[in-house]
Amino acid sequence: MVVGSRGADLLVHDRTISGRHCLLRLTEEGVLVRDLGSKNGLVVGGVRLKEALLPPGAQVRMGQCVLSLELAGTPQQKPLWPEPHFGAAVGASVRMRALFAQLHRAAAGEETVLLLGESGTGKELLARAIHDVSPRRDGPWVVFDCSAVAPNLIEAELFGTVKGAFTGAVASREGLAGQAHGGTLFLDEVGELPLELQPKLLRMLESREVRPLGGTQPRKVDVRVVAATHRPLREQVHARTFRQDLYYRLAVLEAHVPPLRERPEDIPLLVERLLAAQTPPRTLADLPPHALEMLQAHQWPGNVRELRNAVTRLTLFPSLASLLPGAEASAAAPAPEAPSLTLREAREAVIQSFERGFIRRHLEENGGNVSAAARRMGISRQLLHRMMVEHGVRAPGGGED
Ligand SMILES: Nc1ncnc2c1ncn2[C@@H]1O[C@H](COP(=O)(O)OP(=O)(O)OP(=O)(O)O)[C@@H](O)[C@H]1O
Repeated sequence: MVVGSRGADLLVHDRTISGRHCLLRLTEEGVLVRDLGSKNGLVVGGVRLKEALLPPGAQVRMGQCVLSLELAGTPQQKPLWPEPHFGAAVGASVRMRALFAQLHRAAAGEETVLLLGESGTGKELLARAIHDVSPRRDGPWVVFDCSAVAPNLIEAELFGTVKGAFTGAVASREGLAGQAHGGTLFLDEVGELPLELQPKLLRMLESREVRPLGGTQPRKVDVRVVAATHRPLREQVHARTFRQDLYYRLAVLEAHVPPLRERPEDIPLLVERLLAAQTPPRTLADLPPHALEMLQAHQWPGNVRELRNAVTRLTLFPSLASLLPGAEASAAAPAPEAPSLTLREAREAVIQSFERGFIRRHLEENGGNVSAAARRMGISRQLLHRMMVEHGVRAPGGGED
């Protein structure tokens, strides 16, 4: 829930409260409160904080107002998934097992599922798991990443084209929605879908029909849609960059994938799984002493994807220093103590290390401005943002997102 003086879920009419002042989220450990870049900030116990986990009864000062947190209602019991895995996703924490149970229930139906969570938390993996246990599991699984295709090509990609729709359209082409007929269409980064295309997706969800580009006749499609985004979609609705009607159509079942820093107890199992997937497979015993503690202490802004990269680095450059932020420079080439690497592993290590250095240098040269750095690198801001998350690189000075 967003608290603020304009366009917020909880409106507080006070001139010391910013339009969108802070976010409150109920978690197992308490209420998470996060400053959304407000002018007067959040003060808890006399200390100004960006983010805090507060127990019931705690008080937060926002400008001249004091917010008291009290939990109401009777506690509800959430069913937990009996296993520490769901499809290819692993997780032993209560949060993940509650999520697995929720997604398993959702999989049985036909409703659209919206997965929300930071980049790298496993949204695509979970979407795939939904498909794999759903009655549509024998049908196609089709992925469309709304952030990876130029906005002017999305419509053709998704809904197809008819012959002669534009110069060069020499034959009709099936869109991804049509290819997913009988199965599941996963719309990744749905928050990036341009406003002008949103009514077309809404139409598809409501009427189960698509109209190919240049065509006049709608075609029936039988697809189940699972969508995901790392954007706070409700805030985009308030900011009018995402249509409210489409949001409600997508969020028939909404699930939050928690960031890895809120479930460090999942790390040992994840590391075990990531090590076992390497060639040759490795085990926790192959890690240097104390590596697991260090991995559990890290905040993981890039979530499981960043953890995966760190585990790869650790096995290629088996020194604890390779886990520390900024370790990439010393890992530019396979270290002498590295086990003998295959060409693929060595090449991957060098590319990863090069990418991290390249991104850092451009961000520094552009004073932490992500858009300017992306322009200089010749890539989209969204792609740079995703690469930063993947490599756990933050813009110096905070930068703009
Ligand atoms: N619970 C998990 N168990 C095992 N592997 C995981 C888990 N969560 C994420 N991963 C791995 O982490 C990587 C990132 O996951 P995924 O692509 O599903 O994240 P995402 O949330 O969809 O990211 P993005 O928002 O950037 O698209 C993948 O390699 C995936 O296999």
